[in-house]
Amino acid sequence: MRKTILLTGGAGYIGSHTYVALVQAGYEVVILDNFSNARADVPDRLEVITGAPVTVHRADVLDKQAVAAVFAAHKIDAVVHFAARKAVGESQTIPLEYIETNCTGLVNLLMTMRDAGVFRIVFSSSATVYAETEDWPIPEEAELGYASTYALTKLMGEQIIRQVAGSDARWRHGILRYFNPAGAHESALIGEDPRDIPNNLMPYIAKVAVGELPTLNVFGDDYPTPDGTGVRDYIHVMDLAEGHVKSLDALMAGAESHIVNLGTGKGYSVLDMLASYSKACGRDLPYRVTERRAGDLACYFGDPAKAKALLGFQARRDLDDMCRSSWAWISRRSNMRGA
Ligand SMILES: NC(=O)c1ccc[n+]([C@@H]2O[C@H](COP(=O)([O-])OP(=O)(O)OC[C@H]3O[C@@H](n4cnc5c(N)ncnc54)[C@H](O)[C@@H]3O)[C@@H](O)[C@H]2O)c1
Ligand SMILES: O=c1ccn([C@@H]2O[C@H](COP(=O)(O)OP(=O)(O)O[C@H]3O[C@H](CO)[C@H](O)[C@H](O)[C@H]3O)[C@@H](O)[C@H]2O)c(=O)[nH]1
Repeated sequence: MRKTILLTGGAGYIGSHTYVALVQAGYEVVILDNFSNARADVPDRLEVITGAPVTVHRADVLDKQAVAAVFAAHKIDAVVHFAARKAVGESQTIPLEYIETNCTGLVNLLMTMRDAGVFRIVFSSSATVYAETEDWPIPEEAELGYASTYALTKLMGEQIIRQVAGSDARWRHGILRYFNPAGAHESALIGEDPRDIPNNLMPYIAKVAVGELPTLNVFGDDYPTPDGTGVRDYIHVMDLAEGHVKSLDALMAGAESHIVNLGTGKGYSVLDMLASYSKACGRDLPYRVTERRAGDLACYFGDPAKAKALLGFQARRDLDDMCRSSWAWISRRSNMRGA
């Protein structure tokens, strides 16, 4: 019997890629998304990629009745929970909205799961839950902390799930702490598609590559890193998606709850990314070095050993794969808009 997975936020960037990986792994998948940060045509594109109809419920995780109706309509076996607000800067200006969506939304979901007798959840956490450190690679046991309301909501999400799990032995959770997701599906039909000027490096470079932004601002070249620019653990979004499948497979097979990093364990600098993207798009992309961005760390990358040992997960794709797939996606998207 195929297992049915509820994928909240399944029309978003990581959720849509995880949809593809779950379907390919043989799961039946039901998407719940309010499309607050997703394009309306994503389900059609998922249908083209997977060659099968997509089941979508346009609903808000804050609407308990609507969430319960989805559980009533399908026999859900487990949940992969992506639906959240994710902009760090915005979380500082509208903290209550972030706490509401990310924490109250999670509580609604857990209550509905409990009432429906569903006790397996894979949760999108983030490397942002680690306290600032200069001790890399960062293992899961590292000290935790938060520097933004967004990070607080992810830390609270982890704690809520663990606390609830402690009350009833039937609960099993996979808490996945992502490092920096990048790239797109090889079909170039889905990918990251920010509506505003992006804060993150890869979507910003992508917009420079298609000519929507004039030049990349490199935030500082005097960090204590090999080329002076910031170093991060970029992970291909399809590797990340496959990490969710591994976590879910483990929970469905009766494994214990786990908290793991999903990263590559390798660091790439801003200039590495720029060089790789320039190669992918076939021209040297313009950049200028500006002031450091407030709050940025020089270097940040995770220890992937626990995900490998517990789940057999290892990222397979490298920075060139991330840049090539991002370019294929963004150039196609931009041509379609121009058409
Ligand atoms: N992208 C990153 O760098 C990153 C890093 C670490 C963790 N995460 C986490 O991964 C998850 C997915 O991130 P993403 O990059 O795909 O973001 P995204 O914004 O592309 O996807 C989130 C999806 O959730 C939906 N959504 C938002 N609020 C909702 C609500 N109240 N009810 C129903 N649906 C709602 C949005 O429409 C969107 O489709 C989030 O939980 C995010 O915090 C992201
Ligand atoms: O226009 C830009 C954007 C970024 N950078 C640099 O590129 C690197 C990566 O920056 P991102 O904003 O893409 O990623 P961060 O690692 O800084 O932040 C991300 O990862 C964090 C945890 O690692 C949090 O989860 C946060 O929400 C998420 O955006 C940093 O050195 C940054 O200074 C630039 O030089 N120019």
